[in-house]
Amino acid sequence: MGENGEMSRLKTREHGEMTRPGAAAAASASSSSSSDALVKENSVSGSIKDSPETLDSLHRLLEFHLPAPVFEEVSRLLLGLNGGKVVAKFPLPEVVGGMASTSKFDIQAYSFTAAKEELRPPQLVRIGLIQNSIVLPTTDPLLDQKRAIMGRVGTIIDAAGVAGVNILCLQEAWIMPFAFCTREKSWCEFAEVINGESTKFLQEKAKKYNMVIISPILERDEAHGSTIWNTAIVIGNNGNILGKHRKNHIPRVGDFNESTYYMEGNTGHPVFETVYGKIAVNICYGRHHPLNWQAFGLNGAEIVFNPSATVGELSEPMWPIEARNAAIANSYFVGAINRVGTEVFPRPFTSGDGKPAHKDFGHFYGSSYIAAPDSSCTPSLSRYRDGLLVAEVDLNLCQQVKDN
Ligand SMILES: NC(=O)NCCC(=O)O
Repeated sequence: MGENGEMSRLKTREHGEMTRPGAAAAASASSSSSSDALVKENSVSGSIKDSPETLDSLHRLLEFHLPAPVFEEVSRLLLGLNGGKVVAKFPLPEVVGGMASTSKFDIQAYSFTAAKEELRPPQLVRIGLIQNSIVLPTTDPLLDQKRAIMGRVGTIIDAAGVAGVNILCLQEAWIMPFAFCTREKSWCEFAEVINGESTKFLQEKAKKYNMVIISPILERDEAHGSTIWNTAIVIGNNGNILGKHRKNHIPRVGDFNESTYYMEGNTGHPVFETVYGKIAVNICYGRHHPLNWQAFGLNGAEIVFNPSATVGELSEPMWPIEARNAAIANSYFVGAINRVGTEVFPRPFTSGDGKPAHKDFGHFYGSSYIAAPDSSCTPSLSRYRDGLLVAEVDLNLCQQVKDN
């Protein structure tokens, strides 16, 4: 029961109006039975693990269950403070919210501030991250699978364009299922040359929205023996190709059998000078290796993106820590992106670890977020749904943190 005797309610974009169980716990016995049922359904002792609604994100779970003043304090402790305040929500044009609800993807937007300086103007940049699931079953023709993902992600890119995003990063190997668990060679067909179909598609979007786009794909280097790499292509805001970075550390752990397909990259730790700032890409497994993060920082990066594909009990507790720690340790912004969903493959596979043969990799838990050098960070996107995360940042914060 709230102070004014009414059941406390909160609104969320996706779920509409919901009863807040934390407040409902104190409600009188006269509460409606439907509220009681909802409380029970979402209670920790209930089937919480099976409930995408409550475990959609840690932040939403807390918002749903805690009384508002407690949630505010918890947010402060969990997400830190930027300019003395929890990272503020950033208002996007209404039409962007409409695009998200029509096309059913999570959308969240925040802004990070920096102190006003006397000698430098603010360096405001709008960063966007897209996380997505595959669209068609892995048994469908490969070209159909790829084009369906491109169509879906294209819709979300359009929303990012309307939201005024300047630099957008997609997830690791975004045009395909993360099929490297299978060790089957047929998935190599998804590999594209640097100026292949997906690059051409994104070059048009980059030009249309004056946007830098980072496109992590499976690369086939036709000029050098058709070698395959795990590569992020950096497309400039004029649709030009600024360069590429190849994944530095390749996992051979659990079902991440990636070294069957490609080996450690040979591009070092490049930083790309875009019109919006200096950016770098630390692809997925590279986030466990602090020297990667440090090298990008020493080479001058102001924003480092970490496009990923990760699952599992070991990975998820580390996820909110590693990219955030990198932002703190190296005085730059980090955008961490993970794919979403459970991808099932046609034939069972094993990974030499004694586990029974299985057909899926486990759940890719999404949860993309943006972390700032002052230790503050955004809440994460959904653990289940495609999403677009937008943050307006002032790059002056990087130097200010170093000076401090
Ligand atoms: N894609 C990838 O490198 N995954 C490795 C697992 C992890 O880093 O959590």
